[in-house]
Amino acid sequence: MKLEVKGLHSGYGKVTILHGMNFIAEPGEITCILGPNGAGKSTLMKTIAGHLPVDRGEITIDGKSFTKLSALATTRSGVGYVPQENNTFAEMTVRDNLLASALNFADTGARIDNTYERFPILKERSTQLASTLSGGERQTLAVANALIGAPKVLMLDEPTAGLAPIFVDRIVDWVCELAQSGMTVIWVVEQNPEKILKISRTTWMFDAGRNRETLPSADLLEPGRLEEMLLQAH
Ligand SMILES: Nc1ncnc2c1ncn2[C@@H]1O[C@H](COP(=O)(O)OP(=O)(O)OP(=O)(O)O)[C@@H](O)[C@H]1O
Repeated sequence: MKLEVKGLHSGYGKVTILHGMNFIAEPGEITCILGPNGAGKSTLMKTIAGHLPVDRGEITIDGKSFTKLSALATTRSGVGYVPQENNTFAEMTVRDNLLASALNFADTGARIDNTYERFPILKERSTQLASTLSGGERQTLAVANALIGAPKVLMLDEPTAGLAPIFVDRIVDWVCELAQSGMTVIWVVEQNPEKILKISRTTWMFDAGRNRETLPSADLLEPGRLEEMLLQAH
């Protein structure tokens, strides 16, 4: 599904953070989002996911308006979202986390079984509280929570921040597979940018709530280019 954002304004209460952002993500591709701290990357994700209201502009998926959808309706319509923080229920077990995410859908049991097949570590940890998981295991649970609804669009907000290389590689591999199967993947990049840029087609760069540049991700792999782009941002 093609996700398109046009002239998006949103923020927190009366504080406008996004000032007319545009963004496109195509199916079967990993689209990266890059920008300095405070650029509005997470705010864009939250607004697309229906966690923040749209003040102006529009969000469409395959031409259908998502501009006014609630977070629940957005999830039900095929958008999976892994927020940067608080992306699991800390005081619930792994299984209960998955149950909570699967409740919006029929065939809850089958969805959990599929998840365990895909992520055996979650089966091993199924009775453990999410707060007691390692960083990589918790992030695996967060991704699994988002995938349980078999989304058509998957939004990942810095999913590998602080993770050991082994977990980073695993997440990168899964996401690559998902994109190859036709999913629209959006990845907010901060750490390990090279690994993700290598498998991504297009990068959108934002700064201070506005579009700054859109370019082939491969261009950012040229020596010094990424640093130069980030340094130019204020
Ligand atoms: N809940 C909130 N209430 C008010 N302002 C907020 C809130 N969350 C974020 N902001 C502000 O919105 C702006 C954009 O923040 P956002 O988290 O979207 O940036 P980001 O590009 O994701 O940054 P980072 O790379 O640091 O995660 C910042 O100035 C931030 O202080």
